[in-house]
Amino acid sequence: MALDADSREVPHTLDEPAPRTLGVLDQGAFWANLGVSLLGFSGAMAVLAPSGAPRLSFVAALAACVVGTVLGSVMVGIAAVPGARTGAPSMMLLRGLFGTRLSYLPTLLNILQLVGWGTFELLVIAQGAEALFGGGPRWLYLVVAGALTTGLTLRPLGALRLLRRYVTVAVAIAMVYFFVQLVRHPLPDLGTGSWQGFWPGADAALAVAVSWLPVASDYSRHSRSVRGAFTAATVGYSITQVFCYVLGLIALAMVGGDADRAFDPFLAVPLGVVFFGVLVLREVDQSFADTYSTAVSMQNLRPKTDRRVLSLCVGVLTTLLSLTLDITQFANFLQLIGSVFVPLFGVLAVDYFLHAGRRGSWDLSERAPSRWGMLLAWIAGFVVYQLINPGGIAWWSNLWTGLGAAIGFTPQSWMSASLLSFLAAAAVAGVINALAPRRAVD
Ligand SMILES: Nc1ncnc2[nH]cnc12
Repeated sequence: MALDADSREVPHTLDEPAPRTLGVLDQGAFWANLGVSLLGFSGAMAVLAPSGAPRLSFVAALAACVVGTVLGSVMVGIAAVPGARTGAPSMMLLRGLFGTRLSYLPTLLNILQLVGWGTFELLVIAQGAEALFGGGPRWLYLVVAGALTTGLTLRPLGALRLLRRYVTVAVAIAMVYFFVQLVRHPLPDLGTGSWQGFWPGADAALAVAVSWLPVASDYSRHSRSVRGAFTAATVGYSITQVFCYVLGLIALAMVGGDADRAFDPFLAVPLGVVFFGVLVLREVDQSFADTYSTAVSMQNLRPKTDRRVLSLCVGVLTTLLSLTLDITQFANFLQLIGSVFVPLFGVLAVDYFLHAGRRGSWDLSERAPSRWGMLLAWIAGFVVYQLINPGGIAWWSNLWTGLGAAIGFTPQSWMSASLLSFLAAAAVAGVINALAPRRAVD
């Protein structure tokens, strides 16, 4: 009986109920793995030296990592709750928030960003493999990573169990080993530098955590308990992302802040190649999550389509894209699409926990009526985000800076785009829900 429950898989279409087989450890292991990323080692630079602010001291950067990561992880934990309660995946839940037709807009954006992330991750794995083997046939690394990723998506709950049983322990050992090895080298003066860029630094760490918001319920829908889903995402992800950034900060200090050489200190320690190999291999959990969640998101548009067919198509697509594009150039574009989901989940949190969701009037059927008020709240939060942090695409950024100047708004260094857009969207959703006649909103 236990074996039977343990081997159950996600049904092939969205019409069938989700099995509730994941315990807090299964989910904790999954989120802990997502918190570790090869991108995190060089990404620590965005916390240490946020653009437009003086470089942070080591202690300030560490504090920014902890604060940003914990805040972001709590938001991801909150986003995991509706999935655990209803058994519905993230994009299908948006039918309750916006109505079915309007939910197609964020669904399409999510598909776009996840295909982008999935492609990006395959390139990161290939880059890691090149560092590991001192070069080699990049196309082969990409094809192997793509095939491994796609294979895992065919049995997603099996993949999560694999992570819990084997991968998490190996990753934990590798991380502790690297920490012990790296701190044996002389560290920089911990207090030299500024605290002025603390909030932009914390925002950089927060942005990485909240980039997982739109997939949280794709996994928590299989949770045995709501509390388990929240705890696993919040605690599991926080611990490892902070640990990953700490290693990144130390490694960056050792290479004079050159993010392009962030992997070098790991490979230079005794047995570094072996343990770095573990980290490269485990990066596949990220491409797995991106590919599988793309397929599940597509099912919000085509509920009766077999998720395995969709996963296979997405796996082939991301592999082909990684072989033909230099997607690292699209990092700013990915950040821009990702930013739309932060205010969206502010609206979702308020509506689900305080208004329509609380009353049990969220309609997840294919005929759920449009809720324009919630769309308006989302747009308001999006505007707040862009006014504070319009990102790195020149024409887009100029547009928003010009708009800010026209209304007399100047972003301040203490302003967190993620946090304030989340709160603004939540506040507008709360006001609209409170003011509008119930039927007009629901
Ligand atoms: N692969 C990834 N890395 C970081 N954040 C993400 N959000 C969605 N996919 C991601």
